Amino acid sequence: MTAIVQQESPETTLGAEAVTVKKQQAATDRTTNANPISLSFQNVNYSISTYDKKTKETKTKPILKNISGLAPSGSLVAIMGPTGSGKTSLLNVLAHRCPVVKGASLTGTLLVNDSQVDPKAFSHLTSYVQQDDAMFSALTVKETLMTAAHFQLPSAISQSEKDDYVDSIINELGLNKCRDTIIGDAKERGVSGGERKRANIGVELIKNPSCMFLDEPTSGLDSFQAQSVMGAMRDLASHGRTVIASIHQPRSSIYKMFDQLLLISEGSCIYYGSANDAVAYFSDRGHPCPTLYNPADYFMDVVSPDYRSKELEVSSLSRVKDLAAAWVSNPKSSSGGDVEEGTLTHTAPVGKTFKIQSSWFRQFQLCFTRAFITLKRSKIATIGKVVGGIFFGLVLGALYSESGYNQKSIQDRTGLLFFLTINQTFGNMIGVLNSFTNEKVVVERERASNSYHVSAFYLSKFFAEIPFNMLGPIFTGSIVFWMAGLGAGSVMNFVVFLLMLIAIGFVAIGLGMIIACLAPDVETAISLGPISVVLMILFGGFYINIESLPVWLQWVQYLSLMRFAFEGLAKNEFDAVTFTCDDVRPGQVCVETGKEVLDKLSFTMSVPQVFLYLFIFLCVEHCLAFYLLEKSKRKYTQIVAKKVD
Ligand SMILES: Nc1ncnc2c1ncn2[C@@H]1O[C@H](COP(=O)(O)OP(=O)(O)OP(=O)(O)O)[C@@H](O)[C@H]1O
Repeated sequence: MTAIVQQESPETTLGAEAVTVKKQQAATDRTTNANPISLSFQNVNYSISTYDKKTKETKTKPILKNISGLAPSGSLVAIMGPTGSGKTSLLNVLAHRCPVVKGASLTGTLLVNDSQVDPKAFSHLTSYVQQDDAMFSALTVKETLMTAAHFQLPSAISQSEKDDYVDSIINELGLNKCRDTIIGDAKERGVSGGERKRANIGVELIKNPSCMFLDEPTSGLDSFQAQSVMGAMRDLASHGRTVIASIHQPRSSIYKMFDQLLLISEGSCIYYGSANDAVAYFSDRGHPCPTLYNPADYFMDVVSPDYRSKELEVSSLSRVKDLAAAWVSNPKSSSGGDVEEGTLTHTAPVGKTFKIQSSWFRQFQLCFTRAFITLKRSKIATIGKVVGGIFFGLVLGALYSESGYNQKSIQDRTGLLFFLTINQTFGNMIGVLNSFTNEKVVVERERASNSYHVSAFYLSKFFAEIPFNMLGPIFTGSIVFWMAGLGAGSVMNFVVFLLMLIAIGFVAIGLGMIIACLAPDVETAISLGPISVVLMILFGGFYINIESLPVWLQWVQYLSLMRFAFEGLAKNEFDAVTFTCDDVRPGQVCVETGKEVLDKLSFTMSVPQVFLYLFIFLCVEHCLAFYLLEKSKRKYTQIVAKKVD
């Protein structure tokens, strides 16, 4: 292989200031590439183990079989193949992002500029545009790209330079028309599918990567949009970047943009080399591309297994097998197709250093602003909190307005207080389960490109949510307290009552965060949430007295938010009130004071003790949720690599 050309470190030839300026310019200069990247991969084999329920046997399923090739800097490499052929798997391997799967095996050689690299350093110089366009839905296209620019570009670059840089990407990707339109989601309409895809590519372009991986960048785009997106990728490659994209069926004008074509089927390489020479290669093997036919369409027809009938399946699979065998016996197959080694522009190996561009406080500020804008623009959710709060306040207030202070009112008051704890918990938790489970996908992507520390994201989210989550308890609490005549009408009791409702809401959010971190998707999170709340309700001290709990289940009460929230509200309500005995039935004992009610409920804690407990509960929960989020960072398998001499 070509020797690595060690370049003189720029720091040794330039002053520190000049180096900084040079680095800043390089960060936004898309016409040159300071870190050319050439990828070579040899004999890549990837398999997973599957369990056959019928035979009860574990089998090895090969996904990639002995794939080799070279992707020199400055080239646009297309990975083509039928659905399920292994394109995404190969792209993941090349991008050092092959997820850890139990029982999977990944072997071969993967070298970057002739060296093995630290995956983190590699991720710093590369971008990966995934098929799913995960972005914050409430932000506009410009805001989305600006936020990425703040995260990814050196902080020394001024706001106006970042602005100009983002504008240039918006222009290049044809996003001018929708620059101020929100990304949107299923609930709120935003940009079109094609614009969304291009915005996603724009986010990954921000860091001006030396190497870009794209998984199906043209899926969902019309042929004009597909052409413009791939045109942008072609330009990127022409300026010294390595661009590797998996693509289904490119139109002929897009096919002409490719430098290299890697065709795979059933996990085997069918062809790798110059896209121009592929037609001749297939023709030599008895598959001449008809005149005026798009070669990409023709190749896909030839290499796609056909499952329409048993006969077609057998013949198509045998054709694929023959073509795969023909490629293996081709001398170019082990040397990376017909890519000339001389065309590799080797430079020094990719460095081992990488760092997040902005300070922790800047990351916090950016995440906070984004979270706050998202919440502020979620008008339906905010209106829902206010209207829902007023509605529940009025309904409950009206229902309990005539309770008074007789014996029956004891049941009314305990019922109302317990209902309020349930209402606060559900309302706040469900909101988090919805929003946070979706946001996790974006966070995953942003963490993969080292945008920020997860602590900056987590804390900013928590603080941004505070004012919005106070709306519900303030409206419900203020109405129901006075209408139902709670707390003997004392202002002090009213303040404690409101604070307690707000505290319950925050603890419920923490619980929601834990479930959102554990659940793989929104549906699972939404079904797990109520189960945990129902369990907490059972141990809340209302349906069963806490002293009646079986000894071996006593400990569960300490995990129940309801149990302490209910005790706090009850203490605030009953501590200083007295009850009349006029509705006592013959033989019934009159409960004259609120203290007796508290005794019957086995509640002994004071209000400050309850607040302290809720505070501890809150801290423990958020620490746990943070830990789970931190640990949820996707782990990638690294190829078992040996340098080939
Ligand atoms: N973790 C996994 N567990 C089970 N099967 C897997 C796993 N990863 C990949 N596969 C299987 O490997 C094959 C190749 O998958 P891959 O996603 O790489 O194909 P693809 O060519 O990108 O498909 P598409 O064009 O539909 O996106 C598929 O049959 C897929 O089901």
